[in-house]
Amino acid sequence: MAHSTEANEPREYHSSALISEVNANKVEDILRELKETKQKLGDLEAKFHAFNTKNGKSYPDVKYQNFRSKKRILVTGGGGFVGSHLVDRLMYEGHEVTIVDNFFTGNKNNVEHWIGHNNFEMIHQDIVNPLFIEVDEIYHLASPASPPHYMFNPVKTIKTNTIGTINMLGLAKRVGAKILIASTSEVYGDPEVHPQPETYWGNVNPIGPRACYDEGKRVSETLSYAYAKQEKVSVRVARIFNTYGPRMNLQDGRVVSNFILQALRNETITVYGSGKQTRSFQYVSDLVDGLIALMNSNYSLPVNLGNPTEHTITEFAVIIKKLVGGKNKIQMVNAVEDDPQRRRPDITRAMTYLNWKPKIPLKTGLEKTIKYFKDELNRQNIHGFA
Ligand SMILES: O=c1ccn([C@@H]2O[C@H](COP(=O)(O)OP(=O)(O)O[C@H]3OC[C@@H](O)[C@H](O)[C@H]3O)[C@@H](O)[C@H]2O)c(=O)[nH]1
Repeated sequence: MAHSTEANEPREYHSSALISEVNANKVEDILRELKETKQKLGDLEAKFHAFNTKNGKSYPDVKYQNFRSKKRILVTGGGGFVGSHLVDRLMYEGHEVTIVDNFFTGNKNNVEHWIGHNNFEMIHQDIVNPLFIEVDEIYHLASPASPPHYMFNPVKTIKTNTIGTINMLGLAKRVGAKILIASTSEVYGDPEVHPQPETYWGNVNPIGPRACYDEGKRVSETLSYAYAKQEKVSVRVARIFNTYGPRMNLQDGRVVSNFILQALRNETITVYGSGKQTRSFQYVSDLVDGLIALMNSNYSLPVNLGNPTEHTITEFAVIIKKLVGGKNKIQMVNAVEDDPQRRRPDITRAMTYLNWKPKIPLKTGLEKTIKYFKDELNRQNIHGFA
């Protein structure tokens, strides 16, 4: 069929006008949808911001977890040095975290950045008294951990690690929660096997000055496996080796805080005994990784969590002195009773079953810790505490 140009023109014009009208409508639709999506996004952002901001206080960003993946987690001793770092990690992950602490050695400052957050709750209570709440997981960290602190009130240390642990295991049993018990390298006492694997039964003086803690933790472990066997409680046991990092109490009395404070204040660095005794120090973020990996694993026997890099205490004094840059004297003073002479974790179990090993080298960790201590000293000087 022949078409004249005149006849085609208006039809072509007509159809192209139609197409552009349809396109214009489509564009309009898309623009409207875009506007609506932007509005929805804005609303969501505002909600998210409101979630992380309350009463003018803004909080670190936390991940979103839906009701299926969000866990209710109890951290006993959550105001302490290790506990508060663990709380941070669990909060960032978007879980609901409740801490219980009597604040004997813990400090509210360690968790103040979460106070008022919808996912965070703080209970001021001694776990020697039973606690009735609903939780999915319990990290049981409450106990003084520094030798001068745990020796200060040995009966209280024993009560915390026996009655307190029974209360937490009882809670786990009642609500069907998984529970991780913070045990210690001190269960090996003054070890005759080196490095220490979890299969080593230890060399502990049951009536010595450290017994309140090392025997306390041994009973804690025994209780855990009794509840696991008899009551089918799902238990995890972490044997924690020497740990250091920011938020250690300045008055903690352990070697890391003592040496850093002495170095910063230009005082004599006091090495107890010969200084030939050894320790292996892990940075707190490595420990937190290990605790979470252990909780999430299916492994229920005790697991050592520590950094196997071993130093004598004298070497350690020299390392800290150099990093702080002071000209301090290092002096040997009286040895402490029953001081373990050699300590280094065998971490084969943690590597095999948790795929965990420490990442932070001593120098990096110490630099962060020294900075924290410097800032704390300045803060305390400003406020007139020092
Ligand atoms: O000022 C000091 C403090 C401590 N020390 C020595 O440094 C070594 C380490 O002492 P710390 O007090 O830091 O810690 P300890 O290794 O004795 O105990 C620790 O073990 C592991 C954890 O479970 C506990 O946190 C804690 O009990 C000891 O040999 C101690 O005698 C000093 O030489 N000078």
